[in-house]
Amino acid sequence: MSFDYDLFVIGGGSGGVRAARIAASEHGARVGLAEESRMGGTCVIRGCVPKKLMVFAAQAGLMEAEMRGYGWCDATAGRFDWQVFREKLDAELRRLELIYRAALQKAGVTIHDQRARLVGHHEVELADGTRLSARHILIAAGGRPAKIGVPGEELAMVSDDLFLMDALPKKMLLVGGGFIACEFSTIMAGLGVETVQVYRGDAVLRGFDREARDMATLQLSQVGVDLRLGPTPTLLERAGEGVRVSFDDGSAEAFDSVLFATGRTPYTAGLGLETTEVRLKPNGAIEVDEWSQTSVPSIFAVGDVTDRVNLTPVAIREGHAFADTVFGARPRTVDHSLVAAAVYLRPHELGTVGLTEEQAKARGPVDVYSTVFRPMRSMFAGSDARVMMKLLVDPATDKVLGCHIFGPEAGEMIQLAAIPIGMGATKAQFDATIAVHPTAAEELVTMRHPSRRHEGLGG
Ligand SMILES: Cc1cc2nc3c(=O)[nH]c(=O)nc-3n(C[C@H](O)[C@H](O)[C@H](O)COP(=O)(O)OP(=O)(O)OC[C@H]3O[C@@H](n4cnc5c(N)ncnc54)[C@H](O)[C@@H]3O)c2cc1C
Ligand SMILES: NC(=O)c1ccc[n+]([C@@H]2O[C@H](COP(=O)([O-])OP(=O)(O)OC[C@H]3O[C@@H](n4cnc5c(N)ncnc54)[C@H](O)[C@@H]3O)[C@@H](O)[C@H]2O)c1
Repeated sequence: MSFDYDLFVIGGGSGGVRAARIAASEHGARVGLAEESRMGGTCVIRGCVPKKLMVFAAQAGLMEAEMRGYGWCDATAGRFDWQVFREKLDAELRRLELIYRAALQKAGVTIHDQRARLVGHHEVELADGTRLSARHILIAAGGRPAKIGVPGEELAMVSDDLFLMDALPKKMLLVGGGFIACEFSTIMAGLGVETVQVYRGDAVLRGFDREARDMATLQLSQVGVDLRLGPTPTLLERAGEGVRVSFDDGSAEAFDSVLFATGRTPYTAGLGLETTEVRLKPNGAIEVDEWSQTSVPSIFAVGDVTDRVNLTPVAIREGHAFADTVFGARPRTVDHSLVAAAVYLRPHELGTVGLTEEQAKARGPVDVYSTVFRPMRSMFAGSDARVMMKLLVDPATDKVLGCHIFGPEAGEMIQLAAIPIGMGATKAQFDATIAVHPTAAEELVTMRHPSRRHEGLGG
C-alpha cells in the first residue's frame, strides 16, 4: 500500500519538531507535520523561553538591593516598562518561531499550518478537509492548562495569557503551588505587582525534596509574595474591572487579575482518537510503551500528551528516540528515571536530580549529606538568603542517589551534577574532585560527614 507520507506528525512543539526533523533529514523519511498554532509549541511560544526572559526581567529589584550592599549607595532599578519588554519579547518569539519553521523546511518536512485529527490508523484529516495517509503517525499534541472547576473561573487567566497581557495588573492572585505558580509569583512580585499566592498544602512544590520545599516556601514570602497556605478559591465574580474571589476559609478579596496555575491536561480532546483503537490513561493521556508506541502499531506519541515527565528536554529526547528507532534502524528508549529539573525562582532557584530524601528513605538506608549556609555573595550584601546543597548516598554502594540544590543558578549547577550522577558516581568520587574556590558549588565535593542517616522504611 502506498502512503502520502512515511510519517505524519501532529503538533509542532518540542517533541514533534525534533521527531519530524530527524526522521526527514537524517533518515530520509517523507514527513508531513500539522501545527494549528505557532511553530515551536508551548516551550518556545508560551512556556520555558518567555518565562525565563521574564525571570531575568524580574530580578532588577533584588540586584538593586544587593548592589547597595556592595557600596553602590544610590543603586536603583528605576521604572519597568511592560510595553517595552513585551515588544522585545514578541520580536524574540517571532525570531525563534521562524528558526523552527526554517529548520523543518530545510529538513524537507512539509508543513501544514492547520489543525489535524486522526480518521483511522493511517490517515489524518486537516481542518480544510484534506485527508492524508501515512505509514506512521506521531501524536505530539502537548497539553493545555487546566482549571479546577469553580464557578466563575472563566474570569481567571491561565499561563498562556500571561505573555499577552496589555498591561501589568496592580494586584494579582495566583492559585497553585507547582512550577508555574511559584515561578510566576516570583516574577510578578519582582516586576512590582502586589502578588498573592494561595496554595492548599502546607509547603509549595509538592513532590520535591521536603527541605528544599521549605526553603522555597520561605523565600517566596521573603521576596514579597503574600503566600497563603491553606485556602482554595470557591467562587470568582466580576467586580468592576477586576475579579472578586471567595475562598473556602470564608474570606473574600478583590484582585485586578487571577491566574490559575493548577496543572495541565493532555490535549487529546477532539483529536479523533475514537476513530482508532489508541488506549488512553484515565486522565486522557495517551498510553504508550517504552518505545512511545500506542496500542495501535502505526501510531506513536511523545511529549506532554503522554504525561510521562512533562519537560521540554524529555519531549525532545522521546521524539528523537522515536525517529531513530522507527526510521533509522537505531532502536533506543528513553530513561525517565533520572531527569534533572529546575524551578526558576529568585534569588535562589531549585535544582534537582534523582531521589528526594523522602523517596530515598522509603527505598532503604540512606546517608544524607546536607548543608544550609549563607553564601558570601549575599551575606556581604546583608541578605539572609540561604543556600542548600544536599547529596543522598546509598551506604551499601556509596552511589549518589539524588542531589538537591537551592541557590543562585541552581539550574546551571544541577545540569552538571546530573552527569556524574547519571554515570553512577559514588560519594568517594565526588570527594576525590578538588573544589573550585570560592564557589557555592564547592560544597558538593567538601561535605565529609553525613548530617544524618535514615535506616530505611520506618527508620
Ligand atoms: C508556563 C510554562 C513554563 C514551562 N517552563 C518549562 C521549563 O522551564 N523547562 C522545561 O523543561 N519545561 C517547561 N515547561 C514544559 C514544556 O513547555 C513542555 O513540557 C513541552 O513544551 C512539551 O512539548 P510537547 O512537544 O509535548 O508539546 P507542546 O510544546 O505543547 O507542542 C504541542 C503542539 O501541538 C499543537 N497541536 C496540538 N494539537 C494539534 C492538532 N490537533 N493539530 C495541529 N497541531 C496541534 C499545539 O498547538 C502545540 O504547538 C513549561 C510549560 C509551561 C506551560
Ligand atoms: N521549570 C520548569 O521546568 C517548568 C516550569 C513550568 C511548568 N513546567 C511543567 O508544566 C507542568 C504544569 O505546571 P503547573 O504548575 O500548572 O502544574 P503542577 O502540577 O506543577 O502544579 C499544579 C498545582 O496546582 C494545584 N492544584 C491542582 N488542583 C487543584 C485544585 N483543585 N485546587 C487547588 N489547587 C490545585 C496542585 O496542588 C499544584 O500545586 C509542570 O508539572 C511541569 O511539568 C515546568
